[in-house]
Amino acid sequence: MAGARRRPGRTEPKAKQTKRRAFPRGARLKKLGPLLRGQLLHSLYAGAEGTMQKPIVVHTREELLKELRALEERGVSLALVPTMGYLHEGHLSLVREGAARADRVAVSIFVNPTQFGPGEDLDRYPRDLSGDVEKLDAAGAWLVYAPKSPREVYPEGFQTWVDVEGLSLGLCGGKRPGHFRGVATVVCKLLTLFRPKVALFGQKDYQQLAVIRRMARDLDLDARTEVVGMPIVREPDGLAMSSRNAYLSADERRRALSLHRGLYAARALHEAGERDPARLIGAARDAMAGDVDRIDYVELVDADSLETVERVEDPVCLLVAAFVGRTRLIDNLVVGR
Ligand SMILES: Nc1ncnc2c1ncn2[C@@H]1O[C@H](COP(=O)(O)OP(=O)(O)OP(=O)(O)O)[C@@H](O)[C@H]1O
Ligand SMILES: CC(C)(CO)[C@@H](O)C(=O)[O-]
Ligand code: BAL
Repeated sequence: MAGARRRPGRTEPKAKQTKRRAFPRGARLKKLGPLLRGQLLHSLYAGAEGTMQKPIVVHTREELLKELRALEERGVSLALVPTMGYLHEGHLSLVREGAARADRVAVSIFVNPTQFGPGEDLDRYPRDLSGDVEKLDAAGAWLVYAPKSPREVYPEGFQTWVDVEGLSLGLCGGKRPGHFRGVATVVCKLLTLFRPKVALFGQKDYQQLAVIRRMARDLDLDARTEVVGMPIVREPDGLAMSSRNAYLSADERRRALSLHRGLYAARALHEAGERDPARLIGAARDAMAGDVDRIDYVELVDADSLETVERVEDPVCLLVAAFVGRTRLIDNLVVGR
């Protein structure tokens, strides 16, 4: 789903260039990996200013709008990476791609209460704002928007919600009623506030990405913002990176790998010619049995519409959600694309 890469940023008119923008844009930068390029660009423009520039951290809508207006006046383009914080390489891959597609990258860090159901992990969700800002500094982010309380995002009297109807019904939406209403609402607010050129999301949250794409199309947010999906970043052994991995004990961490094993067992069967969804799902379930404590779902759906399929013909996505101990993990794999 990730689109084609392009040169980092576009050139601003000379008169409008700020010191912060004064880094070379040679085509050779393109040949560096995204990690090196992010770090190089960051240290170059920091060096040009004589000091190491940390990302600007703002907590309120007013502070944010002030920074955004200043940026807009200078014609500087923006990439937005919405997150719930406790950042890892998955998040940072989105930041680096954002830096390759726009002049500046902003990251929102907000544990959004409206997407958590009763009894879920809202209260214990891991948080580490200062650690996150350090990581974003190294990745070359320009600004961090970290509302201090839900009231900042949902002011007194709030009563407007975004519901993406069909796509939100099954999979995680079925197991977490109201989850995607919370996600779509907060992402709609973020896209409206930031008005970025691109907004980047991970394919680890495959259904979320589909819901956000649909919302952007339906509400014309895509007239201004391109929604970009990015590949899943995994640990060396294959476990999908997730902030919730921090909950896992050593034994749970070992057992959590069975989600990845399940997906790849199904893919191996597909490669051997199997086209019956029930058998592919069965292979994934068998590979997870004994290691996960509860399977929430294993489903095989059309990779674009997310509708269930009778037989695997076009590209499909196999999605799993399972509890290891008290931790609910998700993962997925696109097959046949
Ligand atoms: N392993 C990953 N690879 C690529 N993108 C990721 C990965 N993990 C998260 N993202 C993306 O980062 C963005 C912010 O996600 P979020 O802050 O919820 O992180 P998370 O690790 O998915 O957390 P959680 O454990 O709550 O699921 C989302 O677009 C998400 O899809
Ligand atoms: C997109 C998001 C930041 C909305 O709160 C969240 O669902 C997430 O981190 O994936
Ligand atoms: N990355 C998805 C956020 C959530 O599970 O609420």
